[in-house]
Amino acid sequence: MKSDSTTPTVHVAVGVIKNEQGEIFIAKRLNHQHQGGKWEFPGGKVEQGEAVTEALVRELKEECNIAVTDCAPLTVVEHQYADKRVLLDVWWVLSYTGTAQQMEGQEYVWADIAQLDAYQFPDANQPIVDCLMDAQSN
Ligand SMILES: Nc1nc2c([nH]c(=O)n2[C@H]2C[C@H](O)[C@@H](COP(=O)(O)OP(=O)(O)OP(=O)(O)O)O2)c(=O)[nH]1
Ligand SMILES: [Mg+2]
Repeated sequence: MKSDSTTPTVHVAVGVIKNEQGEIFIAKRLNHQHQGGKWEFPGGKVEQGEAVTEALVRELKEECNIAVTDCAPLTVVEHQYADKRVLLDVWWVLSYTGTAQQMEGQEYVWADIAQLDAYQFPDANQPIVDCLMDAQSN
């Protein structure tokens, strides 16, 4: 369905996980998903009555099998796609237990921050990628 200014916004909790080498965990969205075939930071929709950090913890457990123990806000991006409007609530994952993997069959990589722009992300992610790359180069 086409979206317009009256389309409800989908609130999405998104986690940026960095390893000791300074690389970021990204996964390729499955072809059948919205924005399929593009790379993403793990996360998913905030459910009704759920706090965004609860959604972050739940989604990263489901998708990456990690238990997030500390996080901090990174940025918020609102974006209107042709078919959907999203509010990406992006968090730094400061600490977690477990080994990050991908539980839903998506391809994943630990990407060098300086190389993040080599991956094709959904349009809404551009400010997030810019923000991460700027922080890295300063
Ligand atoms: N997780 C994630 N979603 C993103 C990113 N960029 C972006 O535009 N999105 C969009 C795609 C989707 O429309 C929405 C997130 O939905 P999702 O499919 O991950 O939601 P979910 O994990 O709850 O999965 P489901 O219940 O729909 O199966 O946000 C991103 O970097 N990470
Ligand atoms: Mg998801």
